[in-house]
Amino acid sequence: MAFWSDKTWNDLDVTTSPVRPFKKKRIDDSNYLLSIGEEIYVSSPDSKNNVKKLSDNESFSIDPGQFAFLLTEEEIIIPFDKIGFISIRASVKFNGLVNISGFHVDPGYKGKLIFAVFNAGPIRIHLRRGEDIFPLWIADLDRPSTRTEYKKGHYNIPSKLINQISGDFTTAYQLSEQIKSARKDIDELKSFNFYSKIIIGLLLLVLSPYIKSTIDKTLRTPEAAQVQTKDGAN
Ligand SMILES: O=c1ccn([C@H]2C[C@H](O)[C@@H](COP(=O)(O)OP(=O)(O)OP(=O)(O)O)O2)c(=O)[nH]1
Repeated sequence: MAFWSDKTWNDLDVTTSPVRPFKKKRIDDSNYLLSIGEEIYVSSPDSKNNVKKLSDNESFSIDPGQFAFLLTEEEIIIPFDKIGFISIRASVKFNGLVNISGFHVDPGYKGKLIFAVFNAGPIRIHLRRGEDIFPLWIADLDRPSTRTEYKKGHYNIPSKLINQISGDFTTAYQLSEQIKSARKDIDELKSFNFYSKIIIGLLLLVLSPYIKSTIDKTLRTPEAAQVQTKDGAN
């Protein structure tokens, strides 16, 4: 098995290339850099689980703990005697974006690719349509695959894929955000409790002479005196 060199990639033309559309400037050493296409899905507990259509160069972001499906711009047509290998550029991976879907493209595959990715890093990752972040390597097989028909690939992100993973989920990041917010509520309650004790204490201090005189007056009323006399007679 030999991997295609940049010379082999460069000798291809738009009609023989396994990548369509084919732009030679996307050849990067011995791989071809595929780009983010027009459909994406980014998970979110409050999202409507809809695939988002991107216009040219439109940007989007994936927060820490978010999961996403990204469809490539390019259609891939792998000959029966070749196999493809796919990944994400290291510079993007260093920010924490990991590819959690497969890493090969079958001989005879025809269609776009869907990357399932996860932001495992601590920062929001900004991406845009047309960004070339998916390297594709092609290798020759020692013999052609036994397959005789092309394998129908993806041309969009199927709603079935999204329905399978949708629902009320909580990532570690969202959990940490919820803990932060609960902590803030507790701190607010604690300071409310502290200040209400001080206010009640001050009120008692200010009102205590008045309360004392009211009690004294009540005890000195004729009814109170009568009660006291009766008590004395008994
Ligand atoms: O991240 C990936 C990995 C693969 N593929 C495409 C190319 C590959 O040829 C096809 C099928 O992949 P794989 O054989 O790994 O998946 P499977 O679950 O075994 O599907 P199938 O039963 O269609 O072979 O899906 C993607 O779009 N994204």
